[in-house]
Amino acid sequence: MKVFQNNQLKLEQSVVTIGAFDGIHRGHQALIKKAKSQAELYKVPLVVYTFDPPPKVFFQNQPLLTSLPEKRKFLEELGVCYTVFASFDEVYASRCVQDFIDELSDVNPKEIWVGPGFNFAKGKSGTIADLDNAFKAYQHPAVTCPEGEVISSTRIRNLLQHKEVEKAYSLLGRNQYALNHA
Ligand SMILES: Cc1cc2nc3c(=O)[nH]c(=O)nc-3n(C[C@H](O)[C@H](O)[C@H](O)COP(=O)(O)O)c2cc1C
Ligand SMILES: Nc1ncnc2c1ncn2[C@@H]1O[C@H](COP(=O)(O)OP(=O)(O)OP(=O)(O)O)[C@@H](O)[C@H]1O
Repeated sequence: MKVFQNNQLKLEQSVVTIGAFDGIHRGHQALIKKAKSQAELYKVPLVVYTFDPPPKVFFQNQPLLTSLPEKRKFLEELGVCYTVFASFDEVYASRCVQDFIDELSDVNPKEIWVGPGFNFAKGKSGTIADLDNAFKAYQHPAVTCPEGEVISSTRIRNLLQHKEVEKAYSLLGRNQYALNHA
């Protein structure tokens, strides 16, 4: 897997998936695998576009689930070709919808895959519809746990905070968290 900062990667074609991806939990894994299968179908590289730190860690001081080296390792294991780690700070977060779309144009996405309710750009003003106007954007269905609740990084952070470690592992789909945060 090759790693870039934002505005560095240029590709003739790609399939792209975007998000904070803190934890690379079962929802993230399903989304990345779907994007990977589409990339294989078109015989183009898969690009994961993610943020360092995750916006909720930056804005809301939430605890980080996955360090940068762990995230890299998990993405590599999922067969990702390229990852963009955009340095997320006040300046980056003030970019407008069109700036972000212009940057994505550098990798010529055949398809963009995100999860339900994905948003981006200053004040979270960009929507899946904006991505779909510029490219072809698809929404992966929400992955839930067996009880029906949607899996999210926020939920896993809450479970860990309440020492519900086994449940957190089941939503993460692995227990490496224990090895790295013991
Ligand atoms: C250019 C850009 C600017 C953003 N600015 C903000 C912001 O001002 N406030 C905010 O809470 N999130 C901001 N975000 C984060 C997004 O709203 C969102 O959390 C991020 O794209 C990850 O999506 P996900 O949480 O569905 O993975 C920004 C994202 C991008 C790409
Ligand atoms: N349960 C899920 N099923 C399918 N897609 C998901 C799921 N959770 C997140 N995604 C998608 O994965 C990408 C990364 O999401 P993000 O990192 O915001 O996840 P999150 O778990 O909702 O995080 P947080 O709880 O911190 O907001 C986004 O495109 C998002 O829409």
